[in-house]
Amino acid sequence: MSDQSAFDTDVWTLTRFVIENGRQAKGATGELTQLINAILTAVKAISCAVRKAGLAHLQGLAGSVNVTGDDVKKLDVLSNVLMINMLQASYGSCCMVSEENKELIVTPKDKRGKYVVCFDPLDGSSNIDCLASIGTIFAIYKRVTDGEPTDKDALQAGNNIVCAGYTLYGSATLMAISTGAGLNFFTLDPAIGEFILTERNVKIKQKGKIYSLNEGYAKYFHPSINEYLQHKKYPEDGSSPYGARYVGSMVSDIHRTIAYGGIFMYPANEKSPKGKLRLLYECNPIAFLIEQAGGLASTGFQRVLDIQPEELHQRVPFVVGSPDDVNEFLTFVKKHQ
Ligand SMILES: O=P(O)(O)OC[C@H]1O[C@](O)(COP(=O)(O)O)[C@@H](O)[C@@H]1O
Ligand SMILES: [Mg+2]
Ligand SMILES: [Mg+2]
Ligand SMILES: [Mg+2]
Repeated sequence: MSDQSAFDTDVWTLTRFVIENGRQAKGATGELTQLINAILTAVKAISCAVRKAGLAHLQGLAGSVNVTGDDVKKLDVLSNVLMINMLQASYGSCCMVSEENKELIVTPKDKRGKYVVCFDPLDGSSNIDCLASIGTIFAIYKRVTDGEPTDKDALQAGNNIVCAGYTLYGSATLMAISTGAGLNFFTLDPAIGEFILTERNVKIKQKGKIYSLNEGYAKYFHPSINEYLQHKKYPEDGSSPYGARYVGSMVSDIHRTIAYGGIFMYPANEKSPKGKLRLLYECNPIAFLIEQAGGLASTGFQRVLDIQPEELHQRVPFVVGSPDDVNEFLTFVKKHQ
C-alpha cells in the first residue's frame, strides 16, 4: 500500500491504477483506460446528483415505464444520459445496452471504439426517495463482429467480460472494480474528486451469517427455497440462526455480502418465473466481481457467467455469495429436482 501518513503524497487513484494496468497489458492501446475514465466521470456526476437529489428537484418519477416494466425515475434518466454521453465521448465504445433503452445503443460512427458496455445506470432506484443506498453497475466486453455493431456484440456470455464494476452511493461513494486480476475497492474522496484505493484484492468469507432476499414473496417460492430458509432460521444442528438483511438495492445487498459474507438471492417465483434481475447489466457484472472475490454466482442450475444470453433484457434467477453458503443452497435445489 502507499504512504499511510495523514496526507498521502503517493496516492493510488483509480485513474492511476487503470493507467498502470493498461501499461502492463501487452498490445494495449489505451482505449480501455479512456473508457473506464469516462465511466468514472459519469459516476462522479451521478454521485453528485444523488447527494443533492432532494435539493435539486431530482426525486420522483420521470413519467414513463421502461422495457422491463419499471417506473422510470428522474435520476434513472439523468444517470442514463450521463453514462451514454460520457461513454460515447470516450471514443472507446461501439455500442451499449442500458436498462433504460429497449434497443442496442449504437455509438455514432466517428466516435466508435472496440468495446461494448452493458450497464444499469441507477440500481435500486425505488430507494431514491427514501434516501437508501443505490448504485451503478457495468460490464465491458470486446466487440465480436465487424462493420455495424449488432445485438450479437452485446449477447456475449459473462465469461468474456474484460472489466466490470459497481459504484455504491452509500454512506460513502465506493467503486468496486475488476479487470480479471482480483477485486479492488476505491473510495471517492470528495475533496479531490478522485477514487482512492482503499482495499486491494478483496476476498469474500468462505461462509457468512446473513441471508438476503425479498422473503415477502415466500408464498410464491418453490418449496426448495422455503425449505432452505426454514433451515437458516431453525438450524437442525442447534447452531445459531442466520441474520436477515435486505435493502432492495442490489448493489447495497451485494456490497454487504462481499464485505461481511453470506448469501444474496433473487430466485424465480410463481409471479416472476425467471426472477427479476437482468442478466446483461445486473447479474453478469456482479457474478464476475463475486467470483473475482472467491465467491460463487449461480442461477440454481448453472454458473451465471456460462449462460449464453439470448435477449438484451433477459432475466435470470440469481444466487450469489460465500462459497459454502451458495453450495449449501444448491443442495436444497438438487434435493427437489
Ligand atoms: O422490490 P424487489 O422485488 O425485492 O426488487 C428489488 C431488486 O430490484 C432492483 O431494484 C432492480 O434494479 P433497478 O432499480 O435498477 O431497476 C434491484 O436493485 C433489487 O435487488
Ligand atoms: Mg429499474
Ligand atoms: Mg438494477
Ligand atoms: Mg436501474
